[in-house]
Parts: sequence; structure tokens; C-alpha cells
Amino acid sequence: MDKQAKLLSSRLFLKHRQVEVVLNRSVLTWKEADKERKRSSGISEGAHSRSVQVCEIVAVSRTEDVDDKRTRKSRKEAKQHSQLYPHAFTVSYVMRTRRHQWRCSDVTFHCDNQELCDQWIRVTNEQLSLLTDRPKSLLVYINPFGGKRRGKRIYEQKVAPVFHRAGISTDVIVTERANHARDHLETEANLDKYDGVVCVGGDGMFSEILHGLVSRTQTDHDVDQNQLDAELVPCSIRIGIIPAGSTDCICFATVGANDPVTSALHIVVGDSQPMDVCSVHHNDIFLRYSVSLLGYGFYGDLLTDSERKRWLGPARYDLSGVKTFLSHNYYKGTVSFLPAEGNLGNPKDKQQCRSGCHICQHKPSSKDQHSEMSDKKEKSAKGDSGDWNVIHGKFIAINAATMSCACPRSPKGMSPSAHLADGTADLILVRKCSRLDFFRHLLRHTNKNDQFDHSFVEVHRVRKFRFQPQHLKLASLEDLSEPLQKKGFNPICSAQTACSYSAAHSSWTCDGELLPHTAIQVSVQCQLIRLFARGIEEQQQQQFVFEDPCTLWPLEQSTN
Ligand SMILES: CCCCCCCCCCCCC/C=C/[C@@H](O)[C@H](CO)NC(=O)CCCCCCCCCCCCCCC
Ligand SMILES: Nc1ncnc2c1ncn2[C@@H]1O[C@H](COP(=O)(O)OP(=O)(O)OP(=O)(O)O)[C@@H](O)[C@H]1O
Ligand SMILES: [Ca+2]
Repeated sequence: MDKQAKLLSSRLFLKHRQVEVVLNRSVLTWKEADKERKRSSGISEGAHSRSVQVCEIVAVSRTEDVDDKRTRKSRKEAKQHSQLYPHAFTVSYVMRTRRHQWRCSDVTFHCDNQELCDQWIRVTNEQLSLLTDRPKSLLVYINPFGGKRRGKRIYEQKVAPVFHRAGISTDVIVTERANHARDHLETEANLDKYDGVVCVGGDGMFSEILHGLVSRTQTDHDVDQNQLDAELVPCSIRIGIIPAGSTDCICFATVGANDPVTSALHIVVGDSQPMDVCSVHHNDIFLRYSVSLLGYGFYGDLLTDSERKRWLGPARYDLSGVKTFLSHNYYKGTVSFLPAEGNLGNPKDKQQCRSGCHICQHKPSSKDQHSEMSDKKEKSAKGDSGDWNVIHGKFIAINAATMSCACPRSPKGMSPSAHLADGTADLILVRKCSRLDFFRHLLRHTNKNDQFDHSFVEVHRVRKFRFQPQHLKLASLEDLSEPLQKKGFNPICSAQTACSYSAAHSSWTCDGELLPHTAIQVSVQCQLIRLFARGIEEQQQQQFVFEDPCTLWPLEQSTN
């Protein structure tokens, strides 16, 4: 099929200028019909053209009312113009603005011939109907209490109009309690009716949707989630995230922005981004799934403290962050992990996961993965450590990032080179160190310096890992036998010793939720879910094709 072959080509009017408009299977282009124009200075000015990919057209429809945001003079001119060219259609399309943000922009073409106008609408719509990845029907859950409690307003004012324009039908549920969305998805929702599930809220709300959908899929396929080795069935329905939370890390790391209109447009164009999910078990009990950060020690303590300060909103993380930093606790335990093999890069290689990432393109067939894994599992089950690496130590933090965890607080994230869909997580071990060193390490999450380039930090790309805390009693006895001066603490906190001994156990935070067990087994499930996203785009795509960059096309209206 020749993608360049013209489907339609007409001379139409855009505002008062005649333009040559061409539609082929992949692109809509318009350029001034009268190529050579003379400026008053007499210098000839080249014509310019503008093009929009068909897959980024939101909708096309007949235009009844030409916009009225004009001066009286231009309204009069517009009236005369619309008497001459009374038929018009409007194309709404994705326009890239700054920092990975998208807006819905409109361009209206006029003509004097109704048939021609109808033909443009019909042929463009025919092309749009060939884009089968686009959702037609969505189930939307809104958390009215997430983040700054603006979820409902954000949806009604910014997102619903975009869905309406794209002709997407929605069923909207405003949640009435925590876990409402999860329970509804798990047991009640008729998922056959929908092409996607959308959550309006933060990472906690996303986690509800994740758990509801993944559990529902396993139940429907008779898979027992409590089995550590269970081969989980990927979810067939995609998830959309409209950011309205405190961190919005999952949205930020998959889109590059936490902006509701941008996310709505990624849903409309039917993007698809596969994502890894970690399953977390305590022996034979399934605990939770995680897609972003599993953290023990610093982040576990931070989250424990911040849960008591929910009323503070997003600021709770900063306050608890400072408090936890000052406590400067460390924890003893054993971390075992199965390193990722093959061509999957490593956490220090600076190859960031971007839209179309070649590392994430290759999904090992579940059979290969399964047989490779079961060999190793057998070895470890027999007491043979197989390829498992084992590290005993004193840790300030143990973090597992299944993706970069980029967010506005840390634009490159917890593990800048982690991949969204490679079947691995980056396991970051921060050993006992001075407060100053730990501060330096934290600070590097916010600047360009490498947060792994410290002697007390190590990072491994893993498929599975386990953690076993050292028993409270043993830890305190052993610690008390060490001379205090050897502990290497910087005595900022007068209750230093008490702080360090008070909590021999931390907790795990799993995407912002606290786990009830400290001994856990974690397994990365490659590409278990898909989001309406495409990963962070490398560069803003060239959308304007100026033959002469000095000439500026009159700006069309865009929806905010
Ligand atoms: C000196 C500045 C250091 C800044 C260090 C920033 C590191 C940021 C790393 C962010 C990783 C976010 C991962 C996101 C996980 C989400 O699934 C989860 C649910 O929303 N959120 C959190 O767990 C919530 C995690 C919240 C993390 C907030 C960290 C704030 C730390 C403040 C430390 C202050 C030290 C001050 C010393 C005087
Ligand atoms: N109607 C509701 N009432 C109370 N809690 C709710 C309701 N709906 C959802 N929740 C819970 O609120 C918690 C927080 O929601 P959400 O993730 O949207 O915002 P946030 O915590 O402010 O943001 P983030 O998770 O990004 O830090 C979620 O864990 C979710 O289970
Ligand atoms: Ca990954």
C-alpha cells in the first residue's frame, strides 16, 4: 500500500488564505497555495507547509460556528468570508509543546462546496477508523481525595472534553473509599465492554487499578497468585493514568510529564507501552505488585512516617524525608539476587529507556524465560545457590526500581537507566555510611551526578531477589558488643545511639504502600501490563516544516 499516494487534494481556505490541503494514508499537509508572495519590502518569501500525522489526528467534524474570539473588525471580515465559503470542517490534532507536553490544537478549513467539505470529513474519518488501537470505550475511576483533591475537577474540565472530541464513550466511577476501584475491577466490572481502564489520581490509585486488573486476569485464567513460580497471564486491557496525585511517578516515567491533557491525548491516539511488574511474596503468601519502587530502610521508614501525615498532602514526603534522614538508621540483613543475563545493559550504562527502546523491544518468550528460571529455581531449592548472589550487610537503604522512577522531585529518577519493559529491576544497595555521604548520595538524585558512584553504593540488574532481615535480638546483641566509636556516626542527633538501635527492622514500601512482612521474595514479571503511553520521546518531533522559518503561520487555537 503506497502511504504517500494522495487520497484527497483540494484548494481550501484557512482563515483568509488559500491553502493546498493534501491527505494521504499517513499525513495531512497544508501549505499556502500561492507559493511565492511578495513582502512590502519586495523580498520574496518562501511558502511554508504544516503537516500532521493521521495517527495524531484526534477528530474531524463539520464546523458550525466559527470561533468568536475575535475583534469586531475581524468578526465582520469572518462573516463576509463565511458567506463566501459557508462550509467548513475542523481537524483537531496533537500538537507538541514544551517538555513532552501535548495539546489538542484545531485547524478549520473552509470551502464553498458542501460536497467537498463532506468528502473531506468522510475520507479523513475513514482513515481514522483504520487505527484499530484507539479506544472507543473506557472505564474511568476518579479518586476525589488524591494529591491536592483536584481529581474530579481535572477530569471534568481538562480530560472529559478531549475524550468527547475524540468520540470516546466513558463510564465514570468516583470512588467512595480506598480500594473501591480495586474491588470493583476484581469482582464486578464487565471488562468486555471496555478498551481500557483509566485512573484519575496518583500512584496509589494506579496501584489499585494494577492490582484489580492483574488479579482479575489471573482469576479468569485459574492462576494462583500465591505461588511464587506461577506464570502470570498478561492483562489484555490497557491502563491510562490521568495524573492527579502527590508523586505521579508512574505517569511521569512513562510519558515524560505529569499533565492531564497530555495523558488524555496519549489515550486517545491509542498508545501502548508494555510494563514490567514485580510480584512480591512472603513465603507462599502473595503480598503485592510493584511497578516503581520497592524500598526497605530509608524509603520504608520515610513512608511509614509520612502515612501519619497524609493530611499534609504532597509536603508530607519532604517533612518525613528530613526526619528519616536525621534518624540515620541502618538495618542488617541478607539480600540474594538472580542477576539479569543477556543483552540487557546495566544500571550504570547511561542508556536511558526512551520511546521505542531497543532493549525493551525484545521480550523473551515466556517459555524460554520459564525454563531458564525453573532450572535455577531447582538448584536453589536443593540448597545449591545456583546463580544467586548473596550479600550480607548493614544497609541504610535497599531499593529495587523496576523502572527509572523519574518524577518531578528527581527528574532522572532512582535508577536513571532502568527500563520499563525489559523484565528486570535495578537493585540498589546503600550500605552503612556517614550522614554526609548519604546526603551526597541523595542529592545526586536531583542533579546530573551519578548517584551510584560511591563506594558504599552498589547496583545490580536483577530478575529476582530476596531479602531476609537479621533477627532483632541478634542484631542488638552484636551491635552492643561493638565499641560505639567504631560505628562511624556523625553525632548530629544527640539521641544517635538510641536512634540507631531503636529499630532493628524497617518496613518495605511497595509503590508507596507498606508491606506487612520484612522477609520477601520478589520476581519481575516481564511486560505484564500495558499503559496508554509510549515512553518518553527522545526529542520533540518536528511538526512544522518551514521552508522559510521567518514566516509564521497564524496560530490555531489549542485546548488547555
Ligand atoms: C537532598 C534532597 C534529596 C532528594 C532526594 C529525592 C529522591 C527522590 C527519589 C524519588 C523516587 C520516587 C519513587 C516513587 C515511588 C512511588 O511509587 C511512591 C508512590 O507515590 N512514592 C513514594 O514512595 C514517595 C517517595 C517520596 C520520596 C521523597 C524523598 C524526599 C527525600 C527528602 C530527603 C531530605 C534530606 C534532607 C537533608 C537535610
Ligand atoms: N474515595 C476515596 N477515599 C479515600 N481514599 C481513597 C479513595 N479513593 C482512593 N483512595 C486511596 O487514596 C490513596 C491515595 O490516592 P492517590 O494515589 O490518588 O493520591 P496520592 O497518594 O496523593 O498520590 P501518590 O500516590 O502519587 O503519592 C490510594 O492508595 C487509594 O487507595
Ligand atoms: Ca524493568
